Amino acid sequence: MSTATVAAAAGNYLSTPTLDAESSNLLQTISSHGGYAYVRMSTLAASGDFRAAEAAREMAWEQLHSGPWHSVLPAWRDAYSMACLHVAKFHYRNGEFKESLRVLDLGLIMGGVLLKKDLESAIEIVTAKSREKESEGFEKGPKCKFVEEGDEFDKEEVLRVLPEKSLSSKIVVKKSGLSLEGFLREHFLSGSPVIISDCMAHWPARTKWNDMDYLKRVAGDRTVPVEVGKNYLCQEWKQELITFSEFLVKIQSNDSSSAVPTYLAQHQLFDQINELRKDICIPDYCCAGGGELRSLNAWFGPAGTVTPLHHDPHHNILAQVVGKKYVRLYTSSVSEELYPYTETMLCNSSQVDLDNIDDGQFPKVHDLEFLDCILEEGEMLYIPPKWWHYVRSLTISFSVSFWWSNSESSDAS
Ligand SMILES: O=C(O)CCC(=O)C(=O)O
Ligand SMILES: [Fe+2]
Repeated sequence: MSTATVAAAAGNYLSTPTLDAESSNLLQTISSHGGYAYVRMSTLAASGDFRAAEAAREMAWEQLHSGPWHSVLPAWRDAYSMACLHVAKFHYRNGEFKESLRVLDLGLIMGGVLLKKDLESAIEIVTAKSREKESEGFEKGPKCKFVEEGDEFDKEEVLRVLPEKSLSSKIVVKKSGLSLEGFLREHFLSGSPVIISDCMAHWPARTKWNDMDYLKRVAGDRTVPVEVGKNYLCQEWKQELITFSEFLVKIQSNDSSSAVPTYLAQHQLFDQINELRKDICIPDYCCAGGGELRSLNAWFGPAGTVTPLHHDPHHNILAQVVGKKYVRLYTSSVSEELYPYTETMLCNSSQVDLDNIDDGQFPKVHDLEFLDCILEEGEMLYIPPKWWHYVRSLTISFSVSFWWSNSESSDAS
């Protein structure tokens, strides 16, 4: 969008005739679901009163949290998005751009698909205005890098934080300049993991994402979901919504010896922040098997984040953009010896805590063969579907995962 278009659209957003048309469409959609509450809520949101719009947003928010996520009626998600658009409009008009962005992001993250485009264009407009305001007093400081080149590791030191037996047996094979045909024949079809080096040098992200100022500039005021706690299988684990700037401060002040890392994990950040999407490229390998991309996820956090042993149904290219990670892989044929949880929600996760294996409870794990590696900056790891993986970050780390499935795959969700 050119500056002029943004300015024109901003004018539109200020008077919002389009938004009200959208509201009445939505009102119809919602009414067709028959609920009086929806109708009342939508009327509230569309009224010209800030408090009414906030009340509508709260009403929809309560509905979103009234039971398991999959049982929430889609109309409530759309209603939530609509209320967010209205609330954000008031903040925008008051020049409260950050607050406006926060509300719009909540609409994107928690809301439905019906008004996604409206939320995105509103975000573009508010961002442009907010930057205009900020650039008035903006002075560029020295580049602040997360991970310095040549930050070499002491292997002994690394081994101290890794699970027992790490880096002592089979290391994942590493190939540079792997052709698509070679990937297909030697890895995709046989289901065998590989590290592909030298294939991300052209990604703008490789230089940009190690720069704290850049991330702050393009995403600082955006709200993102983060995980707080040892890992998602622990009791004290929770999710929070914070701004990217707040998250960057946490990452930088994180002392990896402290037990509670904050992790922006498995979030579809590139659907949310278009400028970051432009910094990455979809690897050609992801079209292997005539497949379809299922999701692109960001994994960004300090040293010491752990994703416990689990498997996913899709092919996966895990691309390491900033920093290093330790990855351990077990083939799918040893699933039983890894003691998966029996509850449906967790059945792709192992009950075994590799950082502290209870040999009495899980006697079969100790002797299982595995592959492992340190995934270095600029490398991609292919993880075949159903392979178990455990991942621990060794530095501040930013990775992107590309999940795809064969077109005929039955378990593609
Ligand atoms: O990087 C991580 O922490 C986990 C990545 C992962 O589980 C995945 O890409 O499927
Ligand atoms: Fe995974």
